[in-house]
Amino acid sequence: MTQLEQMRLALTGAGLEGAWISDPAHIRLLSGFTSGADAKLLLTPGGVTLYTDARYEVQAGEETRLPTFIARPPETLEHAAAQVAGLRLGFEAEHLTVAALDELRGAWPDTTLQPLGPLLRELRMVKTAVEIEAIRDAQTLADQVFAEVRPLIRAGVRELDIAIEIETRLRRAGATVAFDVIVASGPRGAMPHGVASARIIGDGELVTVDMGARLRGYNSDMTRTVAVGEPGEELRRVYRAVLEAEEAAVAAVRPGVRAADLDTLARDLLTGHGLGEAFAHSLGHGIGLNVHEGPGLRKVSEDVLRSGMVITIEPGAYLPGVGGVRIEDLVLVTDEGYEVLSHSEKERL
Ligand SMILES: CSCC[C@H](N)C(=O)N[C@@H](C)C(=O)N[C@@H](C)C(=O)O
Repeated sequence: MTQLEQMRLALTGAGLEGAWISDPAHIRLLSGFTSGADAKLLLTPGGVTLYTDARYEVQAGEETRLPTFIARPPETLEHAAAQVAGLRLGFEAEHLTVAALDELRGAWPDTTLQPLGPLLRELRMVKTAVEIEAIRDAQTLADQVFAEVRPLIRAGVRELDIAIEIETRLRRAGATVAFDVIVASGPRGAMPHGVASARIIGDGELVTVDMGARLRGYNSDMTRTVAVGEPGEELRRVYRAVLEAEEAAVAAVRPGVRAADLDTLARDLLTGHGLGEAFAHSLGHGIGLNVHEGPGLRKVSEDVLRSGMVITIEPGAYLPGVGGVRIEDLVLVTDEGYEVLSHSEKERL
C-alpha cells in the first residue's frame, strides 16, 4: 500500500473525508514533490490535488504524477473551495499557523476543519523499504565523510574548518547537511548543540562532532566524541560512562520495547556514575524526512518500538566549565532486534 493509500485509510478511521496538507515533509511523503514550502496538497473523496505556483510547474511535472493546479493564493483557495464544500477536513495543527487557519475558514465557510491529530506522525514512524534505503545511504555517506575528516581533528585546527570540510564533502557527494554541523571542543563540549565556532582545538581535549547527511529527502544523524592527544582521567571516566550507557541502550533495542524504558536504562546507568544530572536531554528520537520525528525516546514517551522504525541512541554528559561527551548511533529496529546503521569508529578511552 502506498503512503497516500495508508493516509486515506487513516483519514477514514479518524472520521475525516479529506485533508489540507501544508507541512513540506508531508507534501513530499504523499506526492513526491520536493518544494513543499511553496505548495499545498488537498485530499478529498474525489481525488488529490497538488497546488503550487508557476515557478515549480516544470519541477512538479517531473516529480509527481498527481494532478497539479498552478496558482497562488487566493486563487488556490478559490479553486479548492468547490471541492471542499460540506466536507470534514483535517489539517496539521502542528504546522498550520493561526493566520493560515483563519484564512481557510474565511475561504471555505461550509467546510469543517479539524486537527489531524497523530495520524501522520504514526504513519511516518515505521519506514518503508525505500525510506530505509535512503536513510542507510545517507548514513553510509556520513560515515565515509567522517572517516575522511577524522584526521583533521587535531590540536591547532578551528572547529569551523572541520565543519566546513564535512559540509563541502557531503555536498560534493550530492547530499546536504541535515543540520548545522556540531563541533564542540574542550569546555564547549558542555553545550549539547555547540555548532562549530572559531575556537581552536587544544591538546588533551575531547571534541564532540554531531553530523547528519540529507539524501533524497531523508536524514541521518550520528555523534562521535574524539580525543585529541591525551585527555585527563576525569574526561576519560565520563567518556567510558557514556559509552557504556550507549552500548547498553543499543543492545536493548527490539520491537515491543517501550521507548521510555530505553531512556530509563541509559539514564540509570549514567546516574550510577554520578552523571544523571549531566544527561541533559532525551536518549534519542526517530528520524526520517525530519531529523527529529517519532518515536520519542524520552521519559514521558508513550511510544513502543516497532520493526521498521529508525531511531537514534545518543546519551551524553555535559559538565559546564569542563566539557562534554555524546555518542550517538543510528539504529534500525528489525524483527530480530536491531541493526546499527552508523559504522564510524568510536574512541576506546
Ligand atoms: C538541531 S538537530 C540536532 C541533532 C542532534 N543529533 C540531536 O538530535 N541532538 C539531541 C541532543 C536532541 O536535540 N534531542 C532532542 C530530541 C531532545 O532531547 O529534545
